[in-house]
Amino acid sequence: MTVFICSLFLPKTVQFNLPGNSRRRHTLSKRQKAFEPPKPPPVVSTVDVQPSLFTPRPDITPPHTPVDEPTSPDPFANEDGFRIHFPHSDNSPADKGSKSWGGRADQPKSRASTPPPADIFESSRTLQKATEMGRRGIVKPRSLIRSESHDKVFASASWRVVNADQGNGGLRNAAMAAARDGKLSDYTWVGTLGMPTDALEGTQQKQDIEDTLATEHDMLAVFCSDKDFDGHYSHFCKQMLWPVFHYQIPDNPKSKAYEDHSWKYYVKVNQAFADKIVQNWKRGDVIWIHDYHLLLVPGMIRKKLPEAKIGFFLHVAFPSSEVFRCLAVRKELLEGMLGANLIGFQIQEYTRHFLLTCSRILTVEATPEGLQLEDRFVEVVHNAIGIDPVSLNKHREETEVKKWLAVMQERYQGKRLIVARDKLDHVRGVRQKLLAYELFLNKNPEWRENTVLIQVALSSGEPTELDAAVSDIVTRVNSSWANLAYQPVVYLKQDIDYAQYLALLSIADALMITSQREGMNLTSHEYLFCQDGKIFPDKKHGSLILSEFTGTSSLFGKNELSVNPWDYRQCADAIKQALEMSEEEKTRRWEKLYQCVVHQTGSHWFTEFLSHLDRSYEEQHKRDQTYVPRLSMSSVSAQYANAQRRLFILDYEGTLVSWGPVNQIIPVSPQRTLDVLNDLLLDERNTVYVMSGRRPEELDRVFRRVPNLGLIAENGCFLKDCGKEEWVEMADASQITNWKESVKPIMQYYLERTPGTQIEERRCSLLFHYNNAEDYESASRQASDCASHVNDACESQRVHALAVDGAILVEPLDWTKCTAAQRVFEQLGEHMNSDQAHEQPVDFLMVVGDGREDEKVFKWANSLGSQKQIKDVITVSLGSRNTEAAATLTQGVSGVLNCLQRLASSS
Ligand SMILES: O=P(O)(O)OC[C@H]1O[C@H](O[C@H]2O[C@H](CO)[C@@H](O)[C@H](O)[C@H]2O)[C@H](O)[C@@H](O)[C@@H]1O
Repeated sequence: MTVFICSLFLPKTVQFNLPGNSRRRHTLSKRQKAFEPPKPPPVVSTVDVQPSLFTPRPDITPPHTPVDEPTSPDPFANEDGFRIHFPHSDNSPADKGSKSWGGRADQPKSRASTPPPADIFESSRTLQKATEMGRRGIVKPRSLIRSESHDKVFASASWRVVNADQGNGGLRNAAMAAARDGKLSDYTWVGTLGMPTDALEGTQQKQDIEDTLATEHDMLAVFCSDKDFDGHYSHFCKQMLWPVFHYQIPDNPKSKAYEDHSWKYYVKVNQAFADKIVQNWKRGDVIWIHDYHLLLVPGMIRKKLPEAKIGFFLHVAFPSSEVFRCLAVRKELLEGMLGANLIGFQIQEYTRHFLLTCSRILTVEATPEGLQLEDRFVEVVHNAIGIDPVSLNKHREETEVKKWLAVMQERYQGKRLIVARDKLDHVRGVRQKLLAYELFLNKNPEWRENTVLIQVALSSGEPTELDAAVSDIVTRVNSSWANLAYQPVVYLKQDIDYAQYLALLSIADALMITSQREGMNLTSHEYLFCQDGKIFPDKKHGSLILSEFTGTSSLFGKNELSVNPWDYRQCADAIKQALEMSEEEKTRRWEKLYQCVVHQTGSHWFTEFLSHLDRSYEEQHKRDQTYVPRLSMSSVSAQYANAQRRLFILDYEGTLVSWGPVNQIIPVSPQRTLDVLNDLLLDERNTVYVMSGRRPEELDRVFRRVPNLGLIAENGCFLKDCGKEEWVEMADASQITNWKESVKPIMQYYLERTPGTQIEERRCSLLFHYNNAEDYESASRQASDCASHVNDACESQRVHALAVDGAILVEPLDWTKCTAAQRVFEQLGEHMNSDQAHEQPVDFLMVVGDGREDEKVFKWANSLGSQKQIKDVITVSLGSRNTEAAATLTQGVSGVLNCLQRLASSS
């Protein structure tokens, strides 16, 4: 059994040995090995230990990563000297420092030429000005003109597999930790190489790379064209999904964000992943798909492999439904995710948002455990990722870390250090942090000259206005308070290596995270771990200032200094509090935080999700694979013959008669149905109830020729007992009146905007019919919005809006067919006299139905059977859908009527 771990980027990529890069050591491709004499193994081989959220590079001395900088001019620079640069591709994970996709000198250049929205480029004047001021600015990416020399170089260059500097470090570490802990044995990564690959198309080189990754690294490389990847990642992911998932709806008037120009690339890349997995999947394998880049993959796989065990985990935040619904392709994205058996989020808030979003946008039934689809249940859980303390512990013992600790100790003698390392994009709130720090220094002169903020900012390719704004604040603070011996802000607009990072976390007095939104924040976990004083006893138990908008914050129980990053005053006060806090309080807070970090580890997260996936798959498949036998007429006839008090609860439409249009009153039932019911009722040992969503008066009309028939109307809100003239209203009338008052104006609003729709008022329910609308497509969208609106606005009133055929039905949650059936059963017990006290009120119960509403009745009836409250319980579902019923009938309405007729005739 293989676990496929699918994320956009593989943990490995390849690095080419190009002219001018001869100082690097290389692993030769298999083909090259055949022609060249063997060489000693490279000193710097693939680093197999993944120590932290980013990879240590033993061959690199801080602060730069020399392998990324060519020693000779870049042979593939465009004529004007610009290296191809993708402003919106992310350089690396927030917790790793890396070069952007298509931006490395030792990898092929992209041929993508899809133009990103105009507003992300600076005008040439702005660019010129930025250049004059020494800033780089954002340059329009230029696609590489097809060049044979470019292709040839890459087709023949030697290459080696190296750790990728893109991708989700937290996920990688968690997988490696789970494997190390013996909880994950056979696994295969599925992902892209994180570099343009058009130049390799059709070459043996590409095949060799693919083979090497597969055979030596258990990695399946997904290849897509540079154009598709660029459209997918730099555009749809980074300009649409990333901002929206972090509550930043693109609203620049010039933005093309709302046009779906990049959607097709998103679909293509997702399809390439799905195809790769489908090709390699074997029965019993597990597929685990990660993050917002691959939302469609579960649904795409499910189409091809209905039996597959598929998990999906979203690493980033999931926004409120009000934000998510702004996405034009909201339905497609949700439906894609729902291909999974289990969907995981970091924290409960995101789970709640997702459930509500699905219920509003897809009008599916949401329960606290997940989503009930027509044919499947999708479980939805929250389970926060964590770090790997074991490898972190190992790596912080390294000499390099100690060296950096010594350097910093000397450099910042007597200073209090507030540290941070963030991706420089709007979401991470670096600007807000600097403003808060400025305010802190302005308000607290006693802390000037002895407090330093060290901010490491990883380039993200975001608009330069942010770069400029941040640099301006840094300059302002430094020019206000710096002197020859003191600089209040140390701003590194570059990444630092792993040893420096660990030293920084260990020596800090406080870590300050001011993200405006963030799925988790594993930097804060690593910081807390490093603050145990083991490698730097002089400083320990430092404070954590953490934005309340990070997933991490909801785990930490306010033992951190929780801040709203938009409240500068509060953030400034938090800095002061962090620095002035007593040792006792710091220790008390740190101990609690530390416990969270070491208990909720990456390894634990990884294995917990996979075992949950096993459980939920088994649960779902027990039902699917439980063979629901066809109803055995001979055994049901024998049970019927032996019974003295029989109760029949029969669904009406779809069971006793074919479905009719819900917006039309059915004048009469087919004679055959009425005859069968009358025949059953001829035997006084039989009690028969028909249940329906129809109104009481409709059922009265339909069954006026079946005396002694019991009726359940409006899906359980009304009950009319056998032989009675009066209907009993089961539901609370005042509650119904109240919610109707809230729902009617909402329906009216949609009615006025959707020609051809109708509102039908039933006693306990309301329907919005759009079957006869002039424009059916647009009406069904309006209807779905109407349902969302109702579900949202009336959540507290115990009603829900459901999609039924051509209509939206709003009905109470507390009165159902099942509650009515229960009432019928209880009443029969109440009517037993004292002589019958030892007997069962019913010794034969038969429930027949065809819809979702009937499933609850099957379940209740089966439980009476298993508790031996009723001797013989027969539950029968029509068709081949998943069901709680113990038997099926496949010949539809006529099969049901035949069966009932045979029982009646056998009396
Ligand atoms: O920038 P991308 O390549 O699109 O990837 C998105 C981010 O993925 C990772 O962060 C996310 O997962 C982390 C671990 O679950 C979580 O802590 C974080 O909040 C999520 O955003 C990666 O660590 C980031 O660098 C990427 O930017």
